[in-house]
Amino acid sequence: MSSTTPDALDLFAGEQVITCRDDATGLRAVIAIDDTTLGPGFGGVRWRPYPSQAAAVAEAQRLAAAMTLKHALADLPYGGAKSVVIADGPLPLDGSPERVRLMEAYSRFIARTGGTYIPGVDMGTTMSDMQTIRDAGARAFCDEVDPGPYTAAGAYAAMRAGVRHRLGSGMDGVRVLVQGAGHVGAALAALAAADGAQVTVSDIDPPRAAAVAESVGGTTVAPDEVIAADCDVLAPCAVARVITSDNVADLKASVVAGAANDTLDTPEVAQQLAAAGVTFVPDFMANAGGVIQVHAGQVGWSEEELRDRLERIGDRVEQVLVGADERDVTPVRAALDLAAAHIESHRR
Ligand SMILES: NC(=O)c1ccc[n+]([C@@H]2O[C@H](COP(=O)([O-])OP(=O)(O)OC[C@H]3O[C@@H](n4cnc5c(N)ncnc54)[C@H](O)[C@@H]3O)[C@@H](O)[C@H]2O)c1
Repeated sequence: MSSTTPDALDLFAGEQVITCRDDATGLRAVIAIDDTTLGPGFGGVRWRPYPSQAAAVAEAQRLAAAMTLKHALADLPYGGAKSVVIADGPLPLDGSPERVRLMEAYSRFIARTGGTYIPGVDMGTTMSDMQTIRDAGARAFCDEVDPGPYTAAGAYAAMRAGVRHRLGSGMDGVRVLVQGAGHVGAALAALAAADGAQVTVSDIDPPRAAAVAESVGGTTVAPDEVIAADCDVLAPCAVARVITSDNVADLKASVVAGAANDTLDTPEVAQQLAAAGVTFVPDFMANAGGVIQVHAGQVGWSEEELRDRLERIGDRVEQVLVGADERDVTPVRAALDLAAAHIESHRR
């Protein structure tokens, strides 16, 4: 498993890094395969601009390493991988001929990995992109079902476990602030509200925040007031690295549990949160619902079995939080150790 940060590029942090260049379509992409001990590397395709090639490689590696952890802790037979497509301007519209040709070209590169890399959706890519990749010959996941609601269901199981552990209560009356009212955040807000939580929503798109807040009988808060807002639970469901050494002291929440990847700016923030008495539910545990749903589709689990597996995210979170307390380490450390032990036990 790698521990790459964007500031320190290490091309050998994981098993493999593949760069892809196609001059006919302008495709520039990076596939990072972090660890295939548990199975083929599965991870989404992120499509966005990058300040440099190094930044694109580092992000692919970092996200791939998180997928290794996510699959290990969710007991799924996949390794960790991720890829990025470097955008050099606004993305072509979904379904446009330009976009289809680019994804077809990308499919040919993915096929060359011989099934070691299986793509799915991530920021910037869609189910129809995965259909294009699949139809052009490579294996692809997330081509038929939006994983968002399943990610939300898993994140909610994780949140409930965090609240039970830290506050000793259920969700009734608990003040939950959801940052990001998108696919996952909106569904998570609805689940919490249905259990009696008082929900506040924030989004850089104010009408979207207002619509979700209204639908759950909640309120809104401005994006720049999220960290210091009065709440019991902060659920980051938007961008990465929202909790930093500089703002950790401003947090009012006693539990941080959400779906956004890479919530903590640096590893040190996990210790700072613990020192401040804030229970941090590792994001790579909380946001595994989407990959669990993908696997359910592959192996044909019933809806009941799928729901049961999503609920088990909460059991695993509880196990990690108790273990962290017993060993006097952070939940992130406890989760990393559990994942490493799981992967080691599967090493051939
Ligand atoms: N969709 C999934 O199944 C899934 C799975 C695992 C992890 N995640 C992670 O969860 C997060 C949310 O995913 P999603 O699918 O809901 O994305 P989305 O694009 O549907 O929604 C994200 C929302 O966040 C808002 N936003 C962006 N920047 C913001 C900011 N600074 N403050 C407040 N709001 C902001 C956007 O306007 C948008 O409404 C992402 O970090 C994603 O990587 C998603």
